[in-house]
Amino acid sequence: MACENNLVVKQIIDLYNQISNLESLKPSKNVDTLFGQLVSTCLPTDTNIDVTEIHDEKVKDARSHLIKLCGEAEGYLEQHFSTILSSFEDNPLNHLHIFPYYNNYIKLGKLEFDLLAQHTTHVPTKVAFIGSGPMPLTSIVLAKFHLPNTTFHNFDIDSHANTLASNLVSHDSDLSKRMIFHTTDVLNAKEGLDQYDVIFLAALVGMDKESKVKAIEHLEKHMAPGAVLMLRSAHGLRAFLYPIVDSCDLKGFEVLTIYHPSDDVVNSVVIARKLGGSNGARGSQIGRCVVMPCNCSKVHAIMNNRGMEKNLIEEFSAIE
Ligand SMILES: C[S@@+](CC[C@H](N)C(=O)[O-])C[C@H]1O[C@@H](n2cnc3c(N)ncnc32)[C@H](O)[C@@H]1O
Repeated sequence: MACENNLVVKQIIDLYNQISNLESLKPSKNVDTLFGQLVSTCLPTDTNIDVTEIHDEKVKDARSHLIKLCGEAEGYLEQHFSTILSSFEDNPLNHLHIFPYYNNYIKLGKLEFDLLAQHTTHVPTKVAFIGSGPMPLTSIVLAKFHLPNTTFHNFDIDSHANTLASNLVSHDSDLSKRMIFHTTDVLNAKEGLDQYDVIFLAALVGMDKESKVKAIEHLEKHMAPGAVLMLRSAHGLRAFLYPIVDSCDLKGFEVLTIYHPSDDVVNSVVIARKLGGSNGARGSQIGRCVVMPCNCSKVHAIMNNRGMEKNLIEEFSAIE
């Protein structure tokens, strides 16, 4: 049955129609309910829905608009809670649990740290997060729980987001020293990008394929050879919420792993290494994606720590 006729896809489009008619996407009971329903409708991973197989133009247009609406709502949600947290008398970082998706970031941060540890031999000293937002939770979670000696440079196009974010960490004796904020569009960030061992690109930077690839190409141009790029992607129904990053979007990189969680961590994680480094990634392939996804990836279904569910992890072996 064509994907667009799938009952769940129809439910998603129905929710999209309600969301796109909202006056505002700022947090409210109605907005929270609709986005809560949307996320839980898109969460199941036991479907064979592949959004790239959807040919109905209306559904394709609805998906690309829905991704943008989700990004806008996520920004408002972060602004809302960052403002509340900064009003606390004591250290706002003691109250992060009031953010509805804080636990998702705890799990996502652990997943990204574990994948990073699998593919790097040394602890990164300097990490950049592109698209950090008013609630730079990825940097905070990694800095607090996984990388206690690493400095995080947070980049956001929105100066208000950076003002809120720096207020959030300013009361923390440790993170106020290790979290630095830069206001710029990623495409204007040039010098200095080669000083980071790891660069994260937020899911919401580049909301469509063209702008995502533009951001990746920019980073490829300015990153140090051998440096690691961590991206967020989406798989199955979750691709109605976030853009997909394919390994072939990563020209000039060696794609190391694409990990599709099956629990409530919504984003898939893509980890890649810029070619030309001393760690084996062949410089001769610069300008091409060293591995192609199709026939060279071995897909391991691994049991996660809750037993029956399976996560999909795609390990790539370079084409000989
Ligand atoms: C809402 S945050 C989500 C990231 C989340 N806080 C985290 O820690 O993983 C995404 C941010 O990306 C920023 N952004 C979008 N496009 C960008 C661009 N081209 N350059 C820099 N930042 C961008 C937005 O302003 C927004 O604040």
